[in-house]
Amino acid sequence: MKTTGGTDDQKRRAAERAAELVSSGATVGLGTGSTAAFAIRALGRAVADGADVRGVATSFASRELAREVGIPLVSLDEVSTVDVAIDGADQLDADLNLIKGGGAAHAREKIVDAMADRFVVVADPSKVTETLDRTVPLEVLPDARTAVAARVETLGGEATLRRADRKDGPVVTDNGNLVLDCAFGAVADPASLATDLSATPGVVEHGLFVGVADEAYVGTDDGVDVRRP
Ligand SMILES: O=C[C@H](O)[C@H](O)[C@H](O)COP(=O)(O)O
Repeated sequence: MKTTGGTDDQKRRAAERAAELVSSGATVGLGTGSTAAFAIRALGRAVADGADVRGVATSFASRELAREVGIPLVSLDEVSTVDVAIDGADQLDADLNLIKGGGAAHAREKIVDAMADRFVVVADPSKVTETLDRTVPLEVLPDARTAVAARVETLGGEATLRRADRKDGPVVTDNGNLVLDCAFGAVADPASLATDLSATPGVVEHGLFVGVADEAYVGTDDGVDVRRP
């Protein structure tokens, strides 16, 4: 699993605090990544202690982990509401605009996170920034990658096809698509860029989450910093 600049203790603190928000009877969005994994493990322990929760996985990886720790699952197409979603981020700003998709899971994550009554981002301090400036992942239909890359260039960005680590060729998402990591430099207006990317034919989903998160739990060395937009 991809690792990041924060410590495991910081991630765990944030994720375990967020998992405490889940009450028995809840449907929970299970995010993807190393930070969300701590929340999934905490929920697994709650289930073992008798909590009645069901999870909606945002990726193959989160589904596998949920199965391993014993969280009953329901598939995304079976639910119309999610009570709480707990998910990580690659970067977040003070307004809780996010860049997600470091694990190429952002398309399903956005569906689950956006449908949640309460979406809590869990992160370590290395993810917090004044201005979003990491590459923005785009999940694209394979045949559209050249056209989308050209459109990204007209928007002032540079698109790079994400390559797989232990396979020749590109990363293929859980949905069978490709990922373009797009460098735009500092994103001065995330909402406007999000609108432009959403309007680009061939883009299945982009990794800018604007106005989706309700709260962020940022784990520190001795506690959890709770942030709201
Ligand atoms: O596609 C992956 C997700 O958006 C992750 O939630 C994001 O990359 C953060 O992952 P991590 O907690 O491992 O830094």
